[in-house]
Amino acid sequence: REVETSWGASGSVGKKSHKVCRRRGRGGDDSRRPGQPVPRSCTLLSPAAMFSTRKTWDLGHAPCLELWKKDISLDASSLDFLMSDGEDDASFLSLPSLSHRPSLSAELSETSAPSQQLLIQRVTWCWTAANTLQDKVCEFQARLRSEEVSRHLLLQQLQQQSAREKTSVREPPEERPQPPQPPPNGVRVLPPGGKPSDCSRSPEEEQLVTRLQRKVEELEEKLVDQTQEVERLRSELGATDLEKQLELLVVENQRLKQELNSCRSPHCTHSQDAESLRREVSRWESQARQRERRLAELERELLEKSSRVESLHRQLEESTRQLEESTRLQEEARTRQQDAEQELCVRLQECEEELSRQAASPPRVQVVTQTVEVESPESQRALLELQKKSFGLQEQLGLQRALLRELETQLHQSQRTCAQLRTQIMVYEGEMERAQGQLEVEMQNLEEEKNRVIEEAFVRAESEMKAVHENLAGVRMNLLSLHPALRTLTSDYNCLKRQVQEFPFMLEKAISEAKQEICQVISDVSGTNEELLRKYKREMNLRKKCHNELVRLKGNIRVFCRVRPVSQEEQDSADSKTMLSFDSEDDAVLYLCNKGKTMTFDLDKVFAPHATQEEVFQEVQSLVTSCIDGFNVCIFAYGQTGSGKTFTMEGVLDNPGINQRALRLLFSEVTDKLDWDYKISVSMVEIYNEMLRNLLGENPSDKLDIKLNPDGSGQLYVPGLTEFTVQSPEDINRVFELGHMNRATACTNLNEHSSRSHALLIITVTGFNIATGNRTQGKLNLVDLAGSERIGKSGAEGSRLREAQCINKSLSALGDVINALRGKHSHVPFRNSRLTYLLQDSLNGDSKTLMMVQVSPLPGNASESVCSLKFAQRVRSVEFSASSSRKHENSSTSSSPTHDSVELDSPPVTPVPLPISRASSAGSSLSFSSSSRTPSSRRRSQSQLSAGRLKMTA
Ligand SMILES: Nc1ncnc2c1ncn2[C@@H]1O[C@H](COP(=O)(O)OP(=O)(O)OP(=O)(O)O)[C@@H](O)[C@H]1O
Repeated sequence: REVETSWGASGSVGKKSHKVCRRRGRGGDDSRRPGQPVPRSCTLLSPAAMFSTRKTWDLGHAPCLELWKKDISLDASSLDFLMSDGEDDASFLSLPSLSHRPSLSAELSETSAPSQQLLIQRVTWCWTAANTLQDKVCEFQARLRSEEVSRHLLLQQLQQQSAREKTSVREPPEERPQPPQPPPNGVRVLPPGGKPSDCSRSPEEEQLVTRLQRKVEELEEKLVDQTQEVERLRSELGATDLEKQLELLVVENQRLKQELNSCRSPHCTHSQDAESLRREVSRWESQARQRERRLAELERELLEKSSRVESLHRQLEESTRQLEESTRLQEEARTRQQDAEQELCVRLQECEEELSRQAASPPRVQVVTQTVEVESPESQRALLELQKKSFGLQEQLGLQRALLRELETQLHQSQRTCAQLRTQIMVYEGEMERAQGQLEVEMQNLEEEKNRVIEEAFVRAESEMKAVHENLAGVRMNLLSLHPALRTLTSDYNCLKRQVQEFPFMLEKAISEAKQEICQVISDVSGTNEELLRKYKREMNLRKKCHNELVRLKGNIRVFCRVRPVSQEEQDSADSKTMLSFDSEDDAVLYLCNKGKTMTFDLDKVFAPHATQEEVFQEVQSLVTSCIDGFNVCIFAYGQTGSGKTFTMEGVLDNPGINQRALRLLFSEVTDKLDWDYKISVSMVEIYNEMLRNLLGENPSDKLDIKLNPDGSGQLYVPGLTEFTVQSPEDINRVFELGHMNRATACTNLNEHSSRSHALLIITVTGFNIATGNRTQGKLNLVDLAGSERIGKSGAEGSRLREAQCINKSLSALGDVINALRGKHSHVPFRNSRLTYLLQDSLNGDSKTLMMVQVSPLPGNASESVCSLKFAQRVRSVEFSASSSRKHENSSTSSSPTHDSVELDSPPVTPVPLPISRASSAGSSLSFSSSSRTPSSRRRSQSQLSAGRLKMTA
């Protein structure tokens, strides 16, 4: 009830009331003694009472709600007040109950911007938190009260028991005085004098009483301890939770304030609307002020005009007064004049009468005069006097007449002036009337205008007010319609909040599941990958093995022969009949008919004249691609001048040869391999008269040198040699264009020069396997050798002879190297020429070599063709000498011409057969047997291959 009273009294602070109750309760605990009547305070409220109090809180007391409404519906500053730090507890704990929240929200929504809905949500949340807090506090208090009540009952029982015991140990109660009733607080009250009243008790009684008192004291101490313990527990539990809740609420309060500030910020749309409305109102106010000023001016003008009219009136009155004065003066003058006239008239009359009298008496006068004249001088004097008098009177009359005329003139003037003044007055009056009329009209106009303006302003203000009201109504409608949405949103928010709260666990669960799945998949994939990688490696090794085996079966050095077609000019000449024929069943046999003698040459492949560049390349491309696998490959075209070496290697513009095709093939091959990272670099070198020229360099006439790599790898390198990295097919075209151009600028006659120099295209393929980390490096040397015609036949001299000697030297050095390699000599004379020195790493060890022998089909070139073919066959025979015999048996050239024998057939200047002869003399291995390869030779080659694989690195 006290709580309710406090609600009713202040309408605020449920918590305050609660605090008061608690404080009182505590005070009661402190001051109360056991046995004292329970004071009527909150401390004694039973749990049921506390719950009923809480119920009152939950329902929300009307004053509190009103206060809330009042506070909320004012403005943002009210919200500030609500959320200010000073009254946090009270503000939050006095929030309305949940049952009032919708109306609160609605009001708040009406009075505040829709953007403050979030604020409402926050407030609602705070309210919920406050309710929870209240619940906890109430529960705790109820518990506390119940404990206190039970304790109090216990004390009462103890006191009653003690009293009963005391009563029982005394003498008959009726004989003894009534013992003092124990005070309600359980403390014994001493009788006056400070001595115990039961001094006559027996020692047993005294002991019993003392014991009981001690017991009571012990119980009191226990009670105090328990009370303290309860206080401590309450402060620890309740207060701590309360503080935590309060901290949370303070934080929430801060956040709400920030949101409110953000709502108040100039970026808020409602603030902008309000600002625009304020501007509109101020504009109208300024207009109204202007109108008022205008009205004041008009009134001032009216006053001025009125004052002017008044002054005119005054002037008129003055004029009237003057006129009256002048009239009066005139009247007076007239009167005076009339008087003077009358007097004059009288005098005149008198004079006339006198005169007439005198005239009437002329005879007498005459008589008198005569008499005077005649009669006496007195009469004459009298006459003279009379005459003087008459003159005087006449003068006076003349004066009077002049005065009269003057007065008449004045009178006329006065009358004129008066008439003028009257006229002027009339004019003034007319003017005044006109001015007054104008003034009235103007005043009327102004009044009308004022009324009109006021009316207009009023109408406009009304319409604007109406519009504002409509807007307001619309906003209210919106707010009303938004209210359910707000509720939905709130519920959504709560739902989402719950989801968000649950989200981390769900997420964690999902992540762990996903992790497990991913781990599973990764392990599966890695297993599959490993399996695939293993298979891939196995397949790659198998492919390489097969490829190698294929190449090995074909021979590490292979010899192809290409017969060029007869040109148009040669067809026209008499000597156009071909001396070469082919075996339709064996494309590795070539027949040469010379001087009636047919020679058979066994080679690895013979290309007839009609063979296309594409077909030729088909046969060599396996060699080219083995370069990608890290093998060194050398393809060189050998033959006499004009036999088609350049055509085969370089080709023509629209029909490229091996060089371009090989480079393009390598490029496309390495581009297709996804798990490998390849780099293709290209160099072009020309060897002319044992001099090395850099065909891709800036200055191709510079001479290069071949040196041993200083890194100790034993590799050779050419310092200053330009290397182009090919990254696109366009780069390939550019490389060939540049090489061709440099070769053309280095000599005056390209064709002439080209037949006298060796052209080398050096392609280096470096690979890195991303998956396995393996690295490979292969080199492809594509060599267009100089022509091998005999000097004697060509009749070379001087520089030509030197060129021919250089060519012979290099070609014979090439033969020597091949011979030594196949004979497994301890020393291979690579350094005997620049050509072999440069090709060292491509002719060595496990390298693969293809010799393309170019021959002319014309009988005129028979001896050069025979020489070339014999050289080719011996080279091939060297390779297969250990295991092949078939070809040897079939060959009609089993005792095929050596260099010497060729020399027998042809002039002794044939350049090449030297190595062959040395090869022949090298030992038994150099037989010309060409049997098919035996398994043993294949095994040997295989082991040789595995042992000699150079570039593969783990
Ligand atoms: N297979 C072929 N098909 C068509 N024409 C060819 C063929 N082989 C060679 N020729 C033509 O024969 C001529 C001589 O060829 P090429 O210049 O290639 O000979 P070469 O051996 O390189 O001469 P040199 O040693 O002087 O450089 C060229 O005009 C070339 O076009």
